[in-house]
Amino acid sequence: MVSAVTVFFLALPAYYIASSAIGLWRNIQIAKRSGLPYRVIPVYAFNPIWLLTGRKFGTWFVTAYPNLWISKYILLMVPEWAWRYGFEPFAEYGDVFMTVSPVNCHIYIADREVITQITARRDDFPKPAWMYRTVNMFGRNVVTTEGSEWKFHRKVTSPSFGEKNNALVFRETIRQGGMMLRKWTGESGNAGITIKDVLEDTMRLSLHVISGAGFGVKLQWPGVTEDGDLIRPLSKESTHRHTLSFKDALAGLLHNLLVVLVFPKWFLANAPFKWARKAAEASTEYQTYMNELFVEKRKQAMTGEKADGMDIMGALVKNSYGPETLSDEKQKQATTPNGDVERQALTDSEILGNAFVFLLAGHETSAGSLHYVLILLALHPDSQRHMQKDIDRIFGDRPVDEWDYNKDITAMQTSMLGAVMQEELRVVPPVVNIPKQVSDDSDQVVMYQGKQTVWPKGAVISLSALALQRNPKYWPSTGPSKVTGEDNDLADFVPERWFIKNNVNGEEAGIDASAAAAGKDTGRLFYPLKGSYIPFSDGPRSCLGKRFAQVEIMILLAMIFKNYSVELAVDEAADDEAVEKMDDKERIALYEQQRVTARSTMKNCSEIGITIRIKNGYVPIRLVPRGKERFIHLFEH
Ligand code: HEM
Repeated sequence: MVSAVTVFFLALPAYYIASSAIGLWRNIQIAKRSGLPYRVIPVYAFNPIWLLTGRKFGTWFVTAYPNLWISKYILLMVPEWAWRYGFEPFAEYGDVFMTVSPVNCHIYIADREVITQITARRDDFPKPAWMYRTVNMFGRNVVTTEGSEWKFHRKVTSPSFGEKNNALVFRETIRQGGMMLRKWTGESGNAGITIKDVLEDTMRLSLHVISGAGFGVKLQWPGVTEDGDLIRPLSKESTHRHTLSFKDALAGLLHNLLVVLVFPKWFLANAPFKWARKAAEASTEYQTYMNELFVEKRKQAMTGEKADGMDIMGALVKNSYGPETLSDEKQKQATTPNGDVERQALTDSEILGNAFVFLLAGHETSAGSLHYVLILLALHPDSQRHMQKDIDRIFGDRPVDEWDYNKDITAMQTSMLGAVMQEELRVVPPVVNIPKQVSDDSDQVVMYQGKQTVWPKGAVISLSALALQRNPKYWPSTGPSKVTGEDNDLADFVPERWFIKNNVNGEEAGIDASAAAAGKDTGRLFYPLKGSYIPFSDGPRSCLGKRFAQVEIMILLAMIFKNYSVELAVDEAADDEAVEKMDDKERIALYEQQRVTARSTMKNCSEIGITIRIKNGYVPIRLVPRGKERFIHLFEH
């Protein structure tokens, strides 16, 4: 006789297949009603079981058999498709299209007018709350809330990001950049050191900048200064004996965010696995540090003492502990019957929640951009040279300590420094797909190509930043691609594009060659049409740290390229002695081969999490004193 257990295990897949088929049929009907082009896929790209079991196979299959009919379907099931294929699927299906799976309808957008509607209608197209669960772990905050609750968080947190505080970001980046350069170029400053863990260092740098400029916690670099990674409490009153530095506690926590969210801390702390115990330690240490900082800031708020810097946490604490203290209970009472929250102050957990998201949002995005931009510049020697000429023009012989935010920033952002930064964010926007959803309350009408389309309630939306920023309707090309031979170069890193006179309205295009070849301040760079350039999103929920990040990236580029060039490291193909003996032709061939490898690593090893980053490989680089380059001078035109 067939046992009940056997029946159960036979019925389970049957039930799964039947419910998937019904779900798919229902979603196809919804897609038909919407009026949008759609593609049916058998499995949702973010289905957790698929992510664990099929993602790698899917990626391999579409790479190995790109022309098979089935690859078209599998392609849209690979979460990295947006990065690997850029604008291609949009060229085929349209600037807005839907994927329909058994689980849901997911709308991808690379149309600027539609994007402008979505970002402006905040209540109709909120953020999908389920995606942000991990980010809420220390308290509700400006990134994860919606409606009037978000408005209040935004109002309280925005003042720290005023123009006057950008000067602090400028100074702290110079301090931290100096320490990173010392690590990268050695004590003598002669460089010649191969840097494999570029991302680890740019992560440290951007974390130190947000800690220092944003929270007044000034951190040092281990191996560079005597008290690097010092382990000490952040409050004079704390007697806690820390086992990790602030940076290691935060980095350890961020690395294990999901684990810490899913398992209780006592369980992790007593687990037989070292990684689990480390995750618990990092989480406890981070929380202790933040509580210490909180105590210090509360003391300052109550005594009216003024802290240095942007003091993000200080501003939040002051709002709650300045004139009058409100407990969590009183805050809740401030909620109106219809759910709107009439707020006067943030609760303690919200202060800690906001502090956490600023540390999180403020470092991973900038670190990734710095990482990619260095590789892209190593791949594009001409652009590197153009940028160095502009750096010389702006800063002359002035030492770094004399660089000045108010005096230098405008020239920086209208020069190749600004163009390089903008172009990197165009070709590799850290948030490749900005997540939104159609409100759960009702379907929404959206105008697309002059027609009304009906977007089903609850549907997931991706503002496809990467594809949008390569859409030939909005972006000028400087000519055929020098990398792939395609008709346009919109998938390539070409900072000189930002000196093209505005041509997107059909006017004649033309590069301001003299400006692109450096030496001239153009007053402003190419000005993208509204909704066509969204690395920092757009509308009322756009990035609060946009200026912070821009200042950080530009100043760091200026510091590095003032005295150094960046080259791909070739150690794995030839050691220094072998390179020394090579003639120009051999060097060109070797570097060309490294360029191919670097491009392939970027394409195939980048993974999309909260942000995009090279995860399953690395591209080693070297800083070389200007004038002592081994390769890139051979590629100059
Ligand atoms: C290159 C660097 C950066 C990029 C590309 C970037 C990009 C973005 C994007 C696309 C969003 C919208 C996300 C969404 O709607 O889901 C966002 C939001 C946000 N970013 Fe950034 N960001 C960067 C740096 C920073 C920095 C340095 C900070 C703070 C120091 C920061 C703080 C925030 C905050 C608080 C929000 C939420 C705003 C709100 O919902 O009202 N970001 N960022």
